[in-house]
Amino acid sequence: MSLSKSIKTDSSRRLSSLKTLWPFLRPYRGRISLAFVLLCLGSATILLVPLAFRDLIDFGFGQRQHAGAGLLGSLSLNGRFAVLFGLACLWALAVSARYYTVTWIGERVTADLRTAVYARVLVQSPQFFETLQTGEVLSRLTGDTILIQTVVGSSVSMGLRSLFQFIGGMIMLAVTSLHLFSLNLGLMALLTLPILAIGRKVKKLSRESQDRIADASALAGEILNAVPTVQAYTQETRETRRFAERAEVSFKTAIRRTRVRAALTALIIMAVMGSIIFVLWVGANLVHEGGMTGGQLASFVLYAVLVAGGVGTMAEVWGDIMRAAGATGRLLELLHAKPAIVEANVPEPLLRPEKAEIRFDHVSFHYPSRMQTAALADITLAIAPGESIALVGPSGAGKSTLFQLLLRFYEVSDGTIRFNGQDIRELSLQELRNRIAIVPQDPVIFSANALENIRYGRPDASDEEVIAAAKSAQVEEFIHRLPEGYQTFLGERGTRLSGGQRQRIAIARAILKNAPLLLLDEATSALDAESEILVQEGLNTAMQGRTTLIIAHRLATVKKVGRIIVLNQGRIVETGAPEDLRRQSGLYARLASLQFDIQ
Ligand SMILES: Nc1ncnc2c1ncn2[C@@H]1O[C@H](COP(=O)(O)OP(=O)(O)OP(=O)(O)O)[C@@H](O)[C@H]1O
Repeated sequence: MSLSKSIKTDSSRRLSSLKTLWPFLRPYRGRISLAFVLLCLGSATILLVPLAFRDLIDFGFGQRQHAGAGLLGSLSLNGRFAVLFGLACLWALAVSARYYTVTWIGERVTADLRTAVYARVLVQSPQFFETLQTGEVLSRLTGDTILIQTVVGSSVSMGLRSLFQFIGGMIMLAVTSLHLFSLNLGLMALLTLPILAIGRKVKKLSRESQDRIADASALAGEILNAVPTVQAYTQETRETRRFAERAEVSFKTAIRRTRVRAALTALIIMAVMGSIIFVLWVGANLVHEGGMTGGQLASFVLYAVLVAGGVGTMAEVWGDIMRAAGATGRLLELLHAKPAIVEANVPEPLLRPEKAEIRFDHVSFHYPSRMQTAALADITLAIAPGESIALVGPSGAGKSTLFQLLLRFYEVSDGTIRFNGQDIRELSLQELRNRIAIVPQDPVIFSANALENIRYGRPDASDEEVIAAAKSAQVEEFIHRLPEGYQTFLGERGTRLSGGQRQRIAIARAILKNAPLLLLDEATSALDAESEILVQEGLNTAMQGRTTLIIAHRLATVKKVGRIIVLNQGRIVETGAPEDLRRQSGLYARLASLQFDIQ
């Protein structure tokens, strides 16, 4: 009892998530109504066909003395065939128009839904992607939306058509012969129970089989991304065996499902054919005794076939609808995900936007996934407009975290960060981030050509501006060696470039953005000594008149900055000019002597 109740609430809860699709359907109300009208027209036509057949048999080439009776009145044999053909044409037109309209709605709604979910995902902060893998987002955007498309773009209309066919067919069966109808109903009830039980088993096995296939694909996905490592460790045979094992399990599960399904098919065919033959047998006897006409029996059988077809389709559609309800639930989770960073209701405009003066006032921060340890603790730091400072310190000291907070990817746990004196929480995210250009540790290259990759820094920049930025970042040096110069396609994630070349593209992008605050996160770490000197020249030009924060492990690269901030375990431990810090016997002096004395 409680089990059936919980199943019911579960499915009704899942079904109710379908309601939330309505905002996406609403704009297309007109087309939905049109599809419904076409659906009714098609169903009505198909229900008329058995009647036309009845008349054809009874009055067309049956007893001629009855000519003038029946649905089609006094039509000649040819006339009756013409009407039948007309019905067929009407049906065909209604079906094709409905198919087009409904598929259109399905495709449209899916495209809208995908775009809405994508837009929502793009505004989420990095924290969101720590818990949800991008692969999962992609599968929701593709797999789940396809399920919804199937339901909106075909299943619902198929289901409704079958429902009409079922109800109309049942009524017509009862009208045609109450006696045969009751016999048929009893038989159907008797056979439905075992079929339902086996159907449930098939469903369970299907799900299991899907899961096993997903297991195998997950393994393949991981390994295909790591082919060079697999080959370097000569693990091809082992990996093939691991995949083969999973493929074998999925094969066995699929075969188990197929066996049950084969048995189910046999049972259904026997049940359907058995009842038709049984009804025909009883009906033939009735015709023989004069209880009904041959035409009536023929139309009865046709209606029975319509009803049976309707039931079959409805069962299938129900499965689709339940799956789509699950998919909608998962998509809505994404659609309603609240960004962890909330913008101010009425953001303040940034004062003096051409300058960048930064202040950290007692800033502390814990990553949400690691609340017990502070990534930054009580950071107080003032950076004047146009000043260049370097952040140094051991790995994990919190240097990159400082950049993340400046970009407001995360919210400070305590304290305030000010940009030109304004709390960054009072500014709009767009305004803030528009004023910051960053060269990250591991630069991202998009699958486009070199020109477009640099232009990402400022999409409205002219070709000349892009090329000027490229020159400053020493991109020119290697770009002319690429087969098509600036037009060379750089491959997905820039796989066709070396690490140093990728960094130079990212530097050019940041130079092009022309923002008052420049953040360099080990921007030249992947360059050889010669290129580094060249790029440094470009960066020096870019840093002119800009506030610049540089994270550097190689202290030689930041010898010329005005001030060095030494971080250790989330705290500022030393501050000062490089030469002053070397004279003190602190962390910087230790790091410097390790690096410089070795060189
Ligand atoms: N997303 C995250 N979730 C939880 N902890 C994090 C996250 N990112 C970084 N940390 C932790 O925060 C601390 C500071 O990391 P951060 O990346 O700022 O160090 P860093 O000084 O830039 O190091 P490196 O020089 O190696 O880049 C580290 O202990 C790190 O493990």
